Amino acid sequence: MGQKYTIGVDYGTQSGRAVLVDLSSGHEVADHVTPYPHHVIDEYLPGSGIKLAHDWALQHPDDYLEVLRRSIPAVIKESGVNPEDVIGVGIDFTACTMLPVDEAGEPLCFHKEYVDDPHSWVKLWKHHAAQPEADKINQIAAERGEAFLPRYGGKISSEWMIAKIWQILDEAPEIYDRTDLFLEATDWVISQMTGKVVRNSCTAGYKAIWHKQEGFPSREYFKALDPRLENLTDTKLRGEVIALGSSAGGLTDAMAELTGLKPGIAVAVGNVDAHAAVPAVGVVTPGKLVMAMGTSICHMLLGTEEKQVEGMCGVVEDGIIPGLYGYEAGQSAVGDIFEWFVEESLPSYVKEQAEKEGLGVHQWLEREAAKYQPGETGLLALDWWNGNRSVLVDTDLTGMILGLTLLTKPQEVYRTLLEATAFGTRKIVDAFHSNGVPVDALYACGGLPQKNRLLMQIYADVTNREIYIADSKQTPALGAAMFAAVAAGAEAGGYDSIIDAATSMARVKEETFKPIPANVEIYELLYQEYSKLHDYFGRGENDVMKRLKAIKKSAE
Ligand SMILES: Nc1ncnc2c1ncn2[C@@H]1O[C@H](COP(=O)(O)OP(=O)(O)O)[C@@H](O)[C@H]1O
Ligand SMILES: O=C(CO)[C@@H](O)[C@@H](O)COP(=O)(O)O
Repeated sequence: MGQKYTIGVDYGTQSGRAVLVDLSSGHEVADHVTPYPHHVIDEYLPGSGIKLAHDWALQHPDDYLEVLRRSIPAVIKESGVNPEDVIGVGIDFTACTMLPVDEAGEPLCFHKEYVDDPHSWVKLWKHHAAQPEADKINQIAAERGEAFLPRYGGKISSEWMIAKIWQILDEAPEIYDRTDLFLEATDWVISQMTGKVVRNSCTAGYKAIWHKQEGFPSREYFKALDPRLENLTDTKLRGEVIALGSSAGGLTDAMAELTGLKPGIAVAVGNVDAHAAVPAVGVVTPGKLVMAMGTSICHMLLGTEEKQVEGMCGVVEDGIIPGLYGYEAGQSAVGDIFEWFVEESLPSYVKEQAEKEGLGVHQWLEREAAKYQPGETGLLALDWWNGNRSVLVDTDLTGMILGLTLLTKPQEVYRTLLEATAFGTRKIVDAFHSNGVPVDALYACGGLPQKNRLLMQIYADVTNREIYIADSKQTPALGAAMFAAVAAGAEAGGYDSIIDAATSMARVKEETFKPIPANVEIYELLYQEYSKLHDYFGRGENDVMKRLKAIKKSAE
């Protein structure tokens, strides 16, 4: 049959990238990144310049199509592969990144009359302005003893679909009324590629409270939230929910022309970035926690049973790998915290020094921070710069650094921030491990493991577990390409199952990060201190963070 290929497109927070993959080996033959022309929209709405409120984060839907227009032709050209041999295409996306569309599937922000209303735009996963709605969703679910709540670690996040929809209804009822469907961006892009709307089981399960056996929560529950939401799931959330690895349809002629691909090739149903990464590092069995480490971290784990774990984002049957329960947890900011430190609070002499030595600022800070032993800085931080996703599930929580003195150096603070995010991950590892979902080893992918060795050693020491690193430049995109191969099927030159695809196509590096016993011991002590701060500020004993936020909001 000759060599066959698929293309995976990974939609991240700031850019989208396409990877053309050889199906026999998983080799990434060519890749291309398209930065989103409109970036993350979190201050002013494009065009009108309307100021967005605190905690908002939007995107422009055309930026997603721009990725297809630019990156797919670029990888075909760079690879020199004949488009006839590309048998499928798949995508993965940040989530819950959602948008309202009309009957024709057109985003409402493309309508002249709605373009100046921020609620007509795409709400990015890290849009955190629906916390009041999320609080009510949780309170009412708890009061009614809703069975779905434990499946989401006891709390539904403000990042997810129902809270975001309810915020639209509360603040822009005319947009809510005009909306024909609320879609995950991943499903919207797939609908643009195939000409029909299908929902994927992964985002439906993790982000929209859909269950394989039980479907959505009851109409009575939605009515108890707000009578106007009673029919939401039959109307604006309607649609067929399709399992991962299925084909969502064939590529339309128009999309084929736009991308240079062959019309009719299999388009895999949409997927989430972190979830797509799991088979791409070869993880198809329980016990291995996959961390997609970038601006945030998503923690993914497989299990054979549905267990209740405090503060996890969710457990979904077939949510990552068919036949297993997929668990997800996460930290809303990791790389973003390091970026904040470098961009917003670093003394200029560090930048000058790094430049003089021909190093990037992160590299300079990493080198200097590595000169300290665990505990030597005397500092400890809570990593809640963008709230706490797991295990506290509260976007109102904020960061803190304890132990600063007049002698504290920037590299010490940098090291402390790396450590704080490792402690956040340790909380998640402990939550799973102590609730019957074992975590024996860690697997890391995403941008951070390639960029910062100190960070990875700290994670190994803090969690006392060996870390395997993805041997792929674009792991989620490789995963998306693998799902595309499954959607295309073995007969077309793809695979029958994602497990078969993983066996042939997934890779990790030979070198791993192993815990260093002396460091493990000291970090254990620091972790106990971290846990005390975590519980004191995070579990309501002292809600000063919430009070400060309320004062800030009223002062704005
Ligand atoms: N050397 C470094 N050490 C630690 N963090 C870094 C380094 N270089 C970049 N970062 C952070 O990595 C994040 C980007 O990660 P990446 O995986 O490339 O992106 P994304 O999460 O959007 O897919 C940014 O938040 C940036 O601050
Ligand atoms: O929340 C999820 C997945 O559930 C992610 O899409 C979100 O954290 C964004 O991930 P990135 O940090 O942009 O890779």
